[in-house]
Amino acid sequence: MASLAFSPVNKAPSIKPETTRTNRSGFVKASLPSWRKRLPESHRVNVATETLVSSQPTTIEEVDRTGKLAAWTSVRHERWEGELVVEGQLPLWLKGTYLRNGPGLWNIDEYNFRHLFDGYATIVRLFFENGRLIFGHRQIESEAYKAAMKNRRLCYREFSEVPKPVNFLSYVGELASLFSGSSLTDNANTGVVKLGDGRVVCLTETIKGSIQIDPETLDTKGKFEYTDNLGGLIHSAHPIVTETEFITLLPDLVQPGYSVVRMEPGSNERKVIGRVNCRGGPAPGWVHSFPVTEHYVIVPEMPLRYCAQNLLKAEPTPLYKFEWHPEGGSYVHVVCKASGQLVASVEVPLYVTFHFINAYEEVDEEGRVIALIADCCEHNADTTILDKLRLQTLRSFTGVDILPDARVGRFRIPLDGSPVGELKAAVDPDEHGRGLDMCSINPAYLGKKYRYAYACGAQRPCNFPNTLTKIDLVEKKAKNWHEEGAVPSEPFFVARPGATEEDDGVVISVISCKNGEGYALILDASSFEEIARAKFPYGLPYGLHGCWVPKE
Ligand SMILES: CC(=O)/C=C/C=C(C)/C=C/C1=C(C)CCCC1(C)C
Ligand SMILES: CC(/C=C/C=O)=C\C=C\C=O
Ligand SMILES: [Fe+2]
Repeated sequence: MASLAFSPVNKAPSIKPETTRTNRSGFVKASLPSWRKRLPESHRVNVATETLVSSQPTTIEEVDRTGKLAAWTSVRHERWEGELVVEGQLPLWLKGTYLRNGPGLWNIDEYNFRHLFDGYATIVRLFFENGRLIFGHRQIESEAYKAAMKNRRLCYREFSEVPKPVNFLSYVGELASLFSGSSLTDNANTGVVKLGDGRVVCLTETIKGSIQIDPETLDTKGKFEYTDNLGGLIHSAHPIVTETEFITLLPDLVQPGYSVVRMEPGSNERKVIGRVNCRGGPAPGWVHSFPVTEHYVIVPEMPLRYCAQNLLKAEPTPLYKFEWHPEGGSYVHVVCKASGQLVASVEVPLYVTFHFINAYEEVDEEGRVIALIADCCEHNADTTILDKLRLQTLRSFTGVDILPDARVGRFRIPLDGSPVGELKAAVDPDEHGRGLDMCSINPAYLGKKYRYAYACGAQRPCNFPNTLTKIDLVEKKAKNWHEEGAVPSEPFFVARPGATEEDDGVVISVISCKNGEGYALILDASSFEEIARAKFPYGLPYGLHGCWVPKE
């Protein structure tokens, strides 16, 4: 690919003239929100052309000198918006907005966060229309972010970071607030979903960290409040969201188990579909994601379990808020969506996963459902992956291969009352370099028999997934995309309107480069070859999960 000249042209249809102004270099400056206007100048996060953080590299030369990848370096500015120069050709049918959320700010002044999951949420927007691409990013104005910016210190408990008590009284107060949930973060840095009614919500694992945003301006509209009385403090970071429903799991730390809940479009009220009691331990297994089939919700009970003692600790443990309990076993439970009944609960080999890929029903010749198949990015039951996501480890790649192996873990859950299920690799892991995470599928195949999964894989040696991989689960082969030194984020599949083939569409990924630069990459999903790329004004930090908001 030839190198690109970057030319910001601010023609973004989303930019409201009254809230933005353009400076000489074409960057869009935002007017300050009221909570920031109250801050002394020295306490404000700088916008657009000014640097956001002092302890991170801020120029490409500095990035080169320090050797820090854009992926693990805090976002350079609080916000930016403008049109990108596209190299290659964007399909004219590609009309809509790709939103991608992730933890983009990992420090408060000189204080550096430890873990990838700690960073304050940065939402990225790629708006495609008529072969053109408008790009923007912005910080989500959670209470945790605003308080940190105002007080210049950590004020809420993040994934691994805990605010330092200033004295004994505040320590006691801190413990009390942990139980009430008031000290937990609302930093919605994990994903973003478009509800069936069009509302766009950023999410994390704390329930209070559900924040509605405007998908055009990226404005934080406010808390997404659940109006039911279900209580609880945490939920799965990955609800299943379709045009007709929102299904999620609420882990119950008091009576170990999970509630399966459903919310309709237009409503803020979750209703309980069913409940599963844990079988293997004193606390529920971590449930970052879960899969569904057409008729069932699959509830994973991993041996990596929430741990009350670790929740109380000020310093992170190697497993953070969790504990590994292989002695209690690993389980997968199945709840019928229509009746809420538990229809299967099987013991399976030990497993560790963040992300389920998809699931479907296996039928016999008479069309009876005899088993469920559920696929996930499985880390060979090795919990060390969690600690490999420490920023220090990610930033200090020495050329030694340290990424633990992962595979497409395929569960087979029989529905005939058998007490055990199977877990095997669905594809030879060497096909994707024995690295695997951050997956997507064609959403039309959600819960149905499917053939293709897109994910990040590995080209070794590496310390983090560094390829994009398209896995053919029928042929048991993978096609891989790799560029030296690049860290690609979740490959996100967007179907061509009217497509009949499962892989007729594009795959979008945000790439963070070794030299501090970055670009949007668009692959043809069928050939898995590049069709376009568009360079950002500067590289972006690694992000997690996205969603597609089609333009009607
Ligand atoms: C970014 C990502 O994938 C996961 C983020 C998880 C978070 C922010 C979890 C936070 C938690 C607390 C602050 C305390 C309670 C436990 C737990 C849900 C892990
Ligand atoms: C980045 C990640 C999990 C993100 C959760 O949302 C996992 C990476 C695993 C590496 O193989
Ligand atoms: Fe995730």
